[in-house]
Amino acid sequence: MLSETPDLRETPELPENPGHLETPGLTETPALSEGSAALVRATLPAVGGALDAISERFYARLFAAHPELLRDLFNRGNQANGAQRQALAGAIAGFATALLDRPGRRPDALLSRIAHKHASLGITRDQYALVHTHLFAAIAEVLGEAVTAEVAAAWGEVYWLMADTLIAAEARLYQEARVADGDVWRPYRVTEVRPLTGDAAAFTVRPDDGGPVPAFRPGQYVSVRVELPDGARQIRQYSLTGTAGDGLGLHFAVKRERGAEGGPHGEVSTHLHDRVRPGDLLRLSAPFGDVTLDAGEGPLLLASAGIGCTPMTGMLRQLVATRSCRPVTVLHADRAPGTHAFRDETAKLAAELGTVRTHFFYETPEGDWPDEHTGRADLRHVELPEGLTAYLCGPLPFMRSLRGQLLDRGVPEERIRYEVFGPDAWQAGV
Ligand SMILES: NC(=O)C1=CN([C@@H]2O[C@H](COP(=O)(O)OP(=O)(O)OC[C@H]3O[C@@H](n4cnc5c(N)ncnc54)[C@H](O)[C@@H]3O)[C@@H](O)[C@H]2O)C=CC1
Repeated sequence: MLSETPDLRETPELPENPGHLETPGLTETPALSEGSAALVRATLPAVGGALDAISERFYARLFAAHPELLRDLFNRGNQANGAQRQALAGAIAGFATALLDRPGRRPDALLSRIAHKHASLGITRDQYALVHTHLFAAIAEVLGEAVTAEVAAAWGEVYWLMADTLIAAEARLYQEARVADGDVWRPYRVTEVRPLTGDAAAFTVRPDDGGPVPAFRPGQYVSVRVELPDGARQIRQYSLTGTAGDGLGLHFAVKRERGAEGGPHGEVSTHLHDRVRPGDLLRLSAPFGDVTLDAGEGPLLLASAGIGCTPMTGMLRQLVATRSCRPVTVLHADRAPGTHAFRDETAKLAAELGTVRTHFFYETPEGDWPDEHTGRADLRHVELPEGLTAYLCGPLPFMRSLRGQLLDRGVPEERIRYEVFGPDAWQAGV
């Protein structure tokens, strides 16, 4: 639902990504009626200031009425640590502000990312009405009498502008994936689990329903649904890294999510690593995701850090498979060579492509490693050809740092594209 994946590009810090304009379904320009715009503008500070409390009450109400949603749809870890709450607040504030400040201009990037994530979760249109009921009850509960019928109606208009646009976009995505609305799940059998590093493993899975392997664009992800020991069915997204050599399977890679500062480990990544073995069944969604390799011929920068290398691996494989002549710069930053997943594959694919320069940065390198590639990613010694399109994926501070360096070097912001894993903290300003 619309809380699941807010976007960060509507912040001044991270502008829109024009690559998302192609998303199907985003063809209508939502516009707020004049009366509602005035009311939303007047109440934005009050609503904005209370968004965290509203989000908290919203989820409490929603999960009290529908505990199965917390068990089987939402990420329980992100509910527990508050990340989802902050993300929802950021999404609502971002959308309302965009409608007021830039009427007539759709916040496409925000909506596109959410629509793809929703589609990968199998969200259906009836769930928007459910969210509306509990969200508006939460707003009334937190803000009390300040929420007159007119104010509620004006914010209702904001909500339905966003929801209707998302519903239309998601319907188109389901159509493209050739599935009925929300019916995205298929059973897959695990055929191989291959350790990549101490913390990361590559999974190969095959459809178990007799159907073909789905087509996907490099950079796209699938949702993976697992049943945990307590019976909960939890879902996470993982980038596809390729199709199995025999064409009968898909590859994705998973890093163990270690709890920050002694916090709980990621439930799904831990389960996948510790319990899932060849022969086991998983449920996978159809592939979705809007940060995909463009079809152009221009130079590329594929820049990743940590487990952010997964979509880049899929892109590199595609470039090799299509015998691309595009000049490609591969940049990867990691803690050490031993924590760098797909290190050897990346070097091999780069050599096969022949038009690739690689820059691996390690905070703790081994042996005789050049100083300029020691530490965090730094573009000072990286050549950036004219007309470059940059793809970024890694921890948020890494992407912020790279984006800043690229802008300083004159790369236009519309040529900088990036993938965010998990609830997006940038939008919420954290
Ligand atoms: N696109 C996304 O949203 C992604 C998010 N993540 C999230 O980030 C977290 C850590 O991911 P890991 O793979 O364990 O990465 P990590 O913590 O091992 O870091 C990998 C590399 O990122 C770079 N980096 C980290 N912090 C930086 C900073 N402040 N400035 C510049 N560079 C920095 C460093 O070179 C570091 O070696 C996880 O919670 C993961 O879910 C990871 C990959 C992609």
